Amino acid sequence: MKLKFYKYQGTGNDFVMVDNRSKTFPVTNTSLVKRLCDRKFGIGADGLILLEEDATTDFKMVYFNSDGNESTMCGNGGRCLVAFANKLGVINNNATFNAIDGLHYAEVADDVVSLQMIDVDAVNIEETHTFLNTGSPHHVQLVANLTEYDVFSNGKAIRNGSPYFEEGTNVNFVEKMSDDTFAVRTYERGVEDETLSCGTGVTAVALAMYANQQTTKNAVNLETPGGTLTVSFEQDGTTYKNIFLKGKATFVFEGEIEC
Ligand SMILES: N[C@@H](CCC[C@H](N)C(=O)O)C(=O)O
Repeated sequence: MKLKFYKYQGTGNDFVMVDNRSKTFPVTNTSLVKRLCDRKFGIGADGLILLEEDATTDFKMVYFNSDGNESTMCGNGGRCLVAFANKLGVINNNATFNAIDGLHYAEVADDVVSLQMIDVDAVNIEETHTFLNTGSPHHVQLVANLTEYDVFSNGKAIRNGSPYFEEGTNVNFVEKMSDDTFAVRTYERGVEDETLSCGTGVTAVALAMYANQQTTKNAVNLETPGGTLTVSFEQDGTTYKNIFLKGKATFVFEGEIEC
């Protein structure tokens, strides 16, 4: 069978997009998803995303990591999916959609997508790091000289170590650049490597830096190896609300692949 696909990237975090409103994609075929994401034997991507019909919103997002397994929320993937829905004519300039972590609202203007993330009510500050869930789990750790830092080895050790073990976490290493700007590099669970950017990751970094008094700003720039994202939010007691992740989401190419 031939599969029609679209390739998108959001600050270098890249995704295979499939319009699955017909419900024909074999969602339980882990090895197929893994092969489609393979950079040598397939299209090549950090993840694969299905756009499906939803009863109460414009569409539903189903996300798989490049290891072939369905996973938790992908912020950059969500932004790319909104751009894809716009290209397909499913939405105009704004959208609501359901994902594994609940309801999302988004706006598109040219190739910039602003995506509302879920509210966050638990930011766990530990001695060496901060842990929080922004739709996906994130360990956030400040380091010196981020450019030279061994993200792969240290990220892999933390991802599989105590207290995360099997379920794992994504791991973000951060360096403060100014009061409203942080550089971030992320080791992603399910990709099992550093990616060029992680949307739920930079969202976690913005909230963690605020909670740790590393910034007084509630609109923060996050510089990733793939480009700059902004995260804005409001604090309401111990809950962070109206969290928006904003940045470019770009169509790369489309095609058909035998599978
Ligand atoms: N790249 C994503 C995060 C994708 C999910 C993650 N790999 C996990 O399994 O937790 C993003 O932009 O948020």
